[in-house]
Amino acid sequence: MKAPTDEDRTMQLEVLGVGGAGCRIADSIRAAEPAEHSFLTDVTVFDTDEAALNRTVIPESHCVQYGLPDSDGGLEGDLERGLTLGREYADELLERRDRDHPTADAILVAVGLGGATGGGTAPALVATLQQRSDVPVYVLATLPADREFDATADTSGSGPGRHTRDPTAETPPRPNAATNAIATLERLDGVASAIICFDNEAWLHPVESLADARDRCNRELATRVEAVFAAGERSDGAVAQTVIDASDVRRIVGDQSAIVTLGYDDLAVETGGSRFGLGLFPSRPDVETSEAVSAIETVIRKGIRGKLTLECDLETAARGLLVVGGPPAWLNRQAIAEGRQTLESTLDGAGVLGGDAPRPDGESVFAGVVLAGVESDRLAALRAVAERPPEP
Ligand SMILES: Nc1nc2c(ncn2[C@@H]2O[C@H](COP(=O)(O)OP(=O)(O)OP(=O)(O)O)[C@@H](O)[C@H]2O)c(=O)[nH]1
Repeated sequence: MKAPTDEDRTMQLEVLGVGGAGCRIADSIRAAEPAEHSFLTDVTVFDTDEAALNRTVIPESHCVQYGLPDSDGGLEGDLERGLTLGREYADELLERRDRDHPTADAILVAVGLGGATGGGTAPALVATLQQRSDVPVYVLATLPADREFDATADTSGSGPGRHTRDPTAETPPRPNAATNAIATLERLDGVASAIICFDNEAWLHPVESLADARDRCNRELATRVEAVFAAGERSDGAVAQTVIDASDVRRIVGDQSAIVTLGYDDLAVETGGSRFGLGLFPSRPDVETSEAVSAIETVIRKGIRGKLTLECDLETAARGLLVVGGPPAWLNRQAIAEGRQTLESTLDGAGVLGGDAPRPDGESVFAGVVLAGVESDRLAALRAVAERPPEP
């Protein structure tokens, strides 16, 4: 991460991770930051579980253990305890951040909903951040998978069920995960500027434990965060035709606790440049227009229509953002403008912004999509589980 210069208008994001999932996701976002341009001012992680903190590659100076003395193991799903700790420690945790970095344009708090440490601490942490800073505070939240809390889940992997119960001891079942997740979402409503959701249920393969899937899921999530939040004008000579800056992201993602889902697709393209950075071969200047148009159309279509971090009815989205990036020679302006119109018509006329993100060193064309203010059946299903009366 480098300090932004005056010419560098890439949006700058501070990431805070809280609880086991939040820390691992923050770790993945940090790992996904491209060496050639920075978009993170700082990354700090907070957990009651010291052993979990030590398993991240975040420098020790940015890992903060709190709440339980010498704790290995966390709060094991006791949300009331997590909420109490959150209220007690929110101020202190924010004080313990390293302040020796430029002010960010937005703060992203990563958390896994379903547990107690992250889900308990996040509401107080986000509320305190909102009081102390002028920038939006977005929450990046995972939703629990059915196999974590659903005792009737098919455990064989061969039955008609869509899922299997998590078979590993490392991620034991969390019977109250849905209840905890909905309780935390309700507390974040009206507090977080927006809540970007990642539904673990949709991203786990049928016969796969969360422990096996989580690194892959976290990488997928980090790629999408980078595509959207690292757009903007760059200081290395790559100037976007249409710059997406922090206020554009703010306009779309919003400040009313909107539920947000992210789409993404990429396609490897030939660049002709030296892979070893020796600059011996110039970047391929002669990309066929039809090839560039086809690559851009493909990633935009799949970015909109492919798998989202939270499945939803696209027409319910109140706002949308499209970022198309890649090597400059591949960024066909007309195809990008048409993609923006496609997103607009898909969202039934909702407000849409679009821009490009030139990546001179990139080896693929990509589309990052933000859909904000969506309604999702998955959230309704989790709410129904949370409201179900307890079994006698
Ligand atoms: N995508 C993703 N989801 C995770 C990961 N780890 C845990 N989860 C999800 O996040 C939820 C909360 O788990 P943790 O973050 O470990 O829990 P915690 O906040 O530390 O709380 P306690 O363990 O109860 O103290 C789980 O129910 C899972 O659904 C991860 O690395 N990636």
